[in-house]
Amino acid sequence: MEDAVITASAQALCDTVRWFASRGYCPATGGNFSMRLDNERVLITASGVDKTALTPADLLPMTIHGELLTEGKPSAETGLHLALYRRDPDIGAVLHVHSVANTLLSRIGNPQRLRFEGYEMQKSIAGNITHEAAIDLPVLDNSQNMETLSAALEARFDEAAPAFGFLVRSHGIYAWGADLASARRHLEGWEFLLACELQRQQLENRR
Ligand SMILES: CSCCC(=O)C(=O)COP(=O)(O)O
Ligand SMILES: [Zn+2]
Repeated sequence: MEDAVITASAQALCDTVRWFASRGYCPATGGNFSMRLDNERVLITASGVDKTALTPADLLPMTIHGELLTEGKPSAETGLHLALYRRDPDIGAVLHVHSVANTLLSRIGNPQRLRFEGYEMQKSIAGNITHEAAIDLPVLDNSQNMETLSAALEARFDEAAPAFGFLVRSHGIYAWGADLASARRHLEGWEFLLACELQRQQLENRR
């Protein structure tokens, strides 16, 4: 792939990361982001960097098999990103953020999945054409071991695929798409739906 294409990809990914970070989705350096360059290579955020000030220098090229192609320390959650790229060659970008809604809703009551029904914004998730349907967002237990998390994802990938994402309990959300724009749309859509559900539950419990 030409250097110019990699440069353009890195700039587009930086713009997306900063967009989410500027809206509070990456508190205290939380979150990580990647995009596919070709069949074998991705760009992924370095570990522990302030996402509001991300620059292309904070994006590290590596192979989907885990070989780092430059100096630097890739995200602590690299293993999960790479597992997704290996699992589905149609995945073009993977975005992970922390929000109050995704953190709390994945832990209250220890759910295995969250169900969304009746929301117009369900149509932001590809393949959904009406609010008169239900979409499930799987919840995986958190682990600091990326092999454990990747194995849990593999076991439930068929459930996560139509949602283009999943939650990690008490931690955050992963969302993906065929390209960066669709991954961003899915992540924005899920975060809107999660914020609605959290507020709905708060309002209903006050009555
Ligand atoms: C400070 S947030 C805890 C780590 C985390 O969950 C995350 O998303 C950021 O990790 P990274 O190594 O990608 O910076
Ligand atoms: Zn995280």
